[in-house]
Amino acid sequence: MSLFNEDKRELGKEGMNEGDMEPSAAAGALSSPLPVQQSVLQQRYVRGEDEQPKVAHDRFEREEELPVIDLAVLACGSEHDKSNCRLRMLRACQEWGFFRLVNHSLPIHLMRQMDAAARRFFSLSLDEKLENKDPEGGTLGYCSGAQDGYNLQGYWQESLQFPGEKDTRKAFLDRTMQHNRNDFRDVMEEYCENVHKLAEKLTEHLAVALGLPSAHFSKNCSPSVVRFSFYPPCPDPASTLGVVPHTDAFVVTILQQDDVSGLQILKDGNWITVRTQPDTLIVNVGDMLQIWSNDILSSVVHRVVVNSESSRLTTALFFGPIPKIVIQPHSDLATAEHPLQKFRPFTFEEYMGTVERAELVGKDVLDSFRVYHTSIDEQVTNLAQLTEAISAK
Ligand SMILES: O=C(O)CCC(=O)C(=O)O
Ligand SMILES: [Fe+2]
Repeated sequence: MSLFNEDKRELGKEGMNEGDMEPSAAAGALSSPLPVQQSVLQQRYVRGEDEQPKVAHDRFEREEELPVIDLAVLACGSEHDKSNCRLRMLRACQEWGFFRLVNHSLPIHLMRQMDAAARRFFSLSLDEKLENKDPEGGTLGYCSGAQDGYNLQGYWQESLQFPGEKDTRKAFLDRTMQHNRNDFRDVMEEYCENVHKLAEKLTEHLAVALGLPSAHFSKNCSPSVVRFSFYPPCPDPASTLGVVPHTDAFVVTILQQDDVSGLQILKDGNWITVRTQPDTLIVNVGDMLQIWSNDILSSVVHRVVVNSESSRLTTALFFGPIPKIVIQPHSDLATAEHPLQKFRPFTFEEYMGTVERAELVGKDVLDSFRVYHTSIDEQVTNLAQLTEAISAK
């Protein structure tokens, strides 16, 4: 176990060649990472004092563990077991915003193949990786925390992002990835199709658990983005982050981790490190599901810490609403104790625009869409209730 107050160590040659992220001396709009060894963390990666992680990637001090959901129970358990399992999933999404999925039906060989293809991509030379930048200047394709003007600038990570929608993804793959297109083509299609089905299933179970028609969420959703994140070994992990505290904007995220931990969830004010467990998946609630569920389910703040010994690779499929859909809480989920939450009407596309412009921090984006003011009528009602309560005393 490593605590963050140990001496910073020099990294050996191994694991620190192509993945290293030293910015080019002539930092321009596209200042690029260079494949050189970095033994001291560059200033651009150093987070502010209050953001620097105090809990190391392999510190699992608290007894609390992520709730586990067994999809086999939902596939072939008795009605009673299914209903209990759905309720456990619902509770996990309320209390943790996260759960671990076992027996998820995503073929293990596909998970391994996907991991291997991404690993080969990140081991390409920097020039080869940079050939896969988004032709339209967005965040698709290859990006790294060393690039200026990218909203993950200064994060200790590299990423490779593909559109979630099948035809757009195929077209993107054909325009980019000339070095290892075949590595990705078949396996990615099969992988995405399976994870898409899984995401649909999970949102259907959640809708039923909430008392809504099963297709209530899934009929308005599709895979939004597929993202591979690579976190190289870091000379000073206590001063930086792979991803700063944020929530995911979408409906659900399905994450595959390798055998190196780094994902941490903020629970009751403490950072809980998610253990790695082979062949399992991590699922979390996104902002859109929190809003749709009238704040019953919660998109919980999480971050990624890095370490000095090993690189880490994750694959995430973000399942989100169709871009033009107007997002509003479902009025059937309002009760006397839990009234309808107010958000100004917005489309998912508009929400994503705000996320992309903002530095990802906590729940600021979600809260910026809330309407806090009350109407005159509501104020009069509140005042009448207050007066009644006071005079009853
Ligand atoms: O790589 C991880 O463990 C999680 C990354 C993440 O939270 C994200 O990309 O939204
Ligand atoms: Fe995330």
